[in-house]
Amino acid sequence: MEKLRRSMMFVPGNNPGMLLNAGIYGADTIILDCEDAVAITEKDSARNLVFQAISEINYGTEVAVRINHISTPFGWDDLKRILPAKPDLIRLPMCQGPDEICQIDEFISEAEQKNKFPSGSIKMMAAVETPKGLRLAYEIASASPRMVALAIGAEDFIANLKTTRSKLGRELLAARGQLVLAAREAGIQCIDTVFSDINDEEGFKKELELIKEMGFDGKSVVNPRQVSVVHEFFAPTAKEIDHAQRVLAAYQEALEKKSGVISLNGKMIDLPIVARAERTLTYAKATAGKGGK
Ligand SMILES: CC(C)(COP(=O)(O)OP(=O)(O)OC[C@H]1O[C@@H](n2cnc3c(N)ncnc32)[C@H](O)[C@@H]1OP(=O)(O)O)[C@@H](O)C(=O)NCCC(=O)NCCSC(=O)C[C@@](O)(CC(=O)O)C(=O)O
Ligand SMILES: [Mg+2]
Repeated sequence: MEKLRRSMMFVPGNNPGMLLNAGIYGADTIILDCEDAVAITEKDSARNLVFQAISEINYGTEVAVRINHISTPFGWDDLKRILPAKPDLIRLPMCQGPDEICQIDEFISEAEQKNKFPSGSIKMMAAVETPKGLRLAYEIASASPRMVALAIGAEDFIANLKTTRSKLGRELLAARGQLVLAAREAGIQCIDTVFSDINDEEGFKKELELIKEMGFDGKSVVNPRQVSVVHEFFAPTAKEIDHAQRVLAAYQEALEKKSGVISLNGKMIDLPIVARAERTLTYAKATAGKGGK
């Protein structure tokens, strides 16, 4: 089973209190942010705080750093300062194409060598937040073996579309669908964007229902209260687990009888359904007891 990334929680890199406690909420990944959660005047101190946090705190979970884009005056400095602390994952925002991934990949390789870290141990993911990034999503996803996920950054994406974000999310349907397809083609995970209204639990759940149906592996979140809600949604229900067990039992029985046709309660079961049932049970096992605080 691949690494669970149901919830990826942003933590502002310039907030010492939040950095200190970020590990206690049960997020699958915490993203220490040097980009948009940090004002321009705070970039240097955030970078230093993030370095210190990774070096000194045992978060007990995957630690990512969202750097500033490498075309800004901050991106390369973020990497130079932070890589020696050995984050698990670098998240690149506003990714515009595979060249950026290759450049950062090379830079990380040099840092791994210099610091005697195992080669390939620092992973990468990229957020697609522009129409160009979306058009090149598959190329971005497959530009480096370090790439473990694509993400969509809706606030920036929608600003680039020149529209506004709605509760139903119709404006994002095409982009979300294309991003999942690109990630699946490249064989990596796909993470949905943040839901900024932390007090609108009903709206948040509706969005979770949609993204789970669309095939996303997880969601970026901005607040600890959102973590357990995400985990609840991504956990298979008792009904789904029961159905998966019945499918596998029917499949086993058919194999023993050397029967080519399998059915369960009058419904034909074919191999993709068997594969889905296996995935449900593997996922149920992997998520059991990992609900978040
Ligand atoms: C929203 C709010 C201010 C609310 O604060 P409040 O204090 O009212 O919240 P409460 O619930 O009362 O907090 C209860 C306790 O949890 C602590 N606590 C809260 N949040 C915590 C946290 N994140 N990490 C650790 N600790 C946390 C808090 O300190 C308190 O601790 P304590 O006092 O000890 O009880 C706060 O959450 C927050 O700052 N969020 C992060 C915002 C952020 O990072 N934005 C940038 C990323 S998006 C982006 O860039 C767009 C994007 O790029 C996205 C894409 O690419 O996907 C695109 O384009 O779409
Ligand atoms: Mg953004």
